[in-house]
Amino acid sequence: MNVLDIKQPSDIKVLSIPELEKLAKDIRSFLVESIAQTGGHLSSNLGIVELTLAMHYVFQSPSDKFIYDVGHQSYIHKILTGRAKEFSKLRQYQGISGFQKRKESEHDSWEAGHSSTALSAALGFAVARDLNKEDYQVLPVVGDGSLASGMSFEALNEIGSEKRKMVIVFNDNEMSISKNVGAMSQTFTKLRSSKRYTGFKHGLQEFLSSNSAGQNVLEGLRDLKNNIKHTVVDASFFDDFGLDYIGPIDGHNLHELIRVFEVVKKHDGPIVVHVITQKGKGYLPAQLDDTGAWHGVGKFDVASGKMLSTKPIDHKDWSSIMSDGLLRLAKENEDIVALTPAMMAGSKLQGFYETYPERFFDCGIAEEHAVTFAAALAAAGKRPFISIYSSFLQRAYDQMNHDIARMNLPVVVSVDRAGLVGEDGETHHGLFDIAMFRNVPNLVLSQPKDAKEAHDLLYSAFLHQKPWLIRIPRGSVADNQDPFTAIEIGSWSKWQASDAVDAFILTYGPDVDNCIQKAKLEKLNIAVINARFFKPLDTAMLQQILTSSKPVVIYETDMKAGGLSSAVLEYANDYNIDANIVRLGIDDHFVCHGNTQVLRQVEHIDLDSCFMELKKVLTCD
Ligand SMILES: Cc1ncc(C[n+]2csc(CCOP(=O)(O)OP(=O)(O)O)c2C)c(N)n1
Ligand SMILES: CC(=O)[C@@H](O)[C@H](O)COP(=O)(O)O
Ligand SMILES: [Mg+2]
Repeated sequence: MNVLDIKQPSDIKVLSIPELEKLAKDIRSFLVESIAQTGGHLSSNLGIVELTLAMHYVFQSPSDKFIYDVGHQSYIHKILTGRAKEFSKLRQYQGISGFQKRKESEHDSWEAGHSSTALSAALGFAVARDLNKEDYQVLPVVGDGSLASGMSFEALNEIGSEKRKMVIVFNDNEMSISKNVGAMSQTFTKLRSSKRYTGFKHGLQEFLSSNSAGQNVLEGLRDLKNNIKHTVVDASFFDDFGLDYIGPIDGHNLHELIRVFEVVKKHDGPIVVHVITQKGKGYLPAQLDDTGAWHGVGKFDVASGKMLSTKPIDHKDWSSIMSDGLLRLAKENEDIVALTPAMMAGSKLQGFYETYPERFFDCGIAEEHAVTFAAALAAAGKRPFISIYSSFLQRAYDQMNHDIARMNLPVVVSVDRAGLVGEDGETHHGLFDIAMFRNVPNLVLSQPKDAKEAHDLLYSAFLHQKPWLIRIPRGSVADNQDPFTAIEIGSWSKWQASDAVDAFILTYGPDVDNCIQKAKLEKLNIAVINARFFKPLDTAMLQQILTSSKPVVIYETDMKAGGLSSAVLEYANDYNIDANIVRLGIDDHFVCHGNTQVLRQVEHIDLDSCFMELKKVLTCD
């Protein structure tokens, strides 16, 4: 069967095991070839080809609900539900999403992007099913990284007492993005090395062959389980939650997977199927990687396994700029410690970990815990630096407010992937943090325009005893290794074409220099203000600008509501200033996936849109 010909899951139900095995191989080749052209989440998908095939072989989508945690590993589900032809536009504007999407297919009953929501969602579907007196299976697929996160535990706690029918597929590949961490990962290792299923498997075989007399499969299964219980592992972690458990099962053995799913599908109550898979399976560079480099990739050359970087030669990722600066500071200040909630690779903190392993903490997918942990480190006299992606920081709003800001603790937060992130789309754009934190007392909220300013803000943050957030976008910037210079809290900077300009652009981040360049190129008599602090504002400069009687274009690429322009309007209102203000920013909707430049155009927040608005106000003046 050709991968591109699959229209619906029933197409594969007629295949024999050897045919399914051949299809698994073809799907892997398809994934590698296709993701090499578009970029995407490669390793996690290569790891669950057989698992997804077996699930769709046994269960009935869309009536049975396939719920992928995070959703980055749902590509095979997409292929088996008729979307293979759309992979050439995977994650591109108006193409299919890299996650499950309800609008995309009736087979996507749930969507995510952030981790550890699948078990709560599964309980919601299971309870609604029972209340509606319906009969379908609920199938959350949760990885070992996501299972060790707080939300998953909260859900397990309730699932164990509600006892609703569901098959929890625990996809254990010993990896989060990079190597999985924490005590839970050790518990999983213990389970993985147990012989529970091997013992169970022999019993199962006998049981199934002697079951023609019509003995209830599930009762038999339970007896069998009770018989082997406690034989190898004292008590599985899942038993303690009141959940039935089968495993560990070889996640690349289709025959075994199908047999187990056939048995558990009518099981009454929640049962965990523990499946061992290998991340990156079938494509050697990904299979051998334990750093996370092949978890999410851009375009690459299949034959050599070389990533095709579009970064200019003198550029570095913003995350690397921050971690370089941190390393320079940490050398002089032994109190500096670094934290990440499971994003060591993305936050470029490997160097810090290798240099100061005892001062580095990978907290796992646990943003809430990581922020409070950092707060207490600061309360005890350390100088924590924590890097969190803007959209994942949404998880830790309360801890930022209640633990860090309220106690005014000196934690430096690198708010990574701030602004539009591109292909990951809705769930990952970092568009809300300015609005989220602008109204929280004690916080300093800043964003550098370039690498030099990133280092200087970082240096300044460690000079003060205050909680200080530094936003940095996805992507790269020209490197800079100049000595540090302190920046005064709340100070903006200004470039002006002349002493008497005709208008102002108020902006932040890399758009500051983009605007200056364009103004120079077009010989416009304007000033560009680098509003590098959202909180506190440079009220002296703002007062001057707003009372100059010249138009002010506020150009931001985050949510308009609650952002910089909101702050300026509040100031103008409070001080009774009647200024000519034009605002660019994202209106009240979620932004879809696609290339960042394309999204900027679609949202009318690209540089040309900014200058079009500017020229309109200049000609009106
Ligand atoms: C709240 C949140 N924090 C961090 C991430 C980033 N993230 C995406 S996938 C992933 C690893 C998940 O590991 P696991 O569940 O084991 O899945 P695998 O990729 O190994 O299949 C992480 C940390 C996220 N999506 N959501
Ligand atoms: C699925 C997920 O949440 C991560 O894999 C994310 O896609 C990483 O983003 P970056 O590529 O920006 O590190
Ligand atoms: Mg994993």
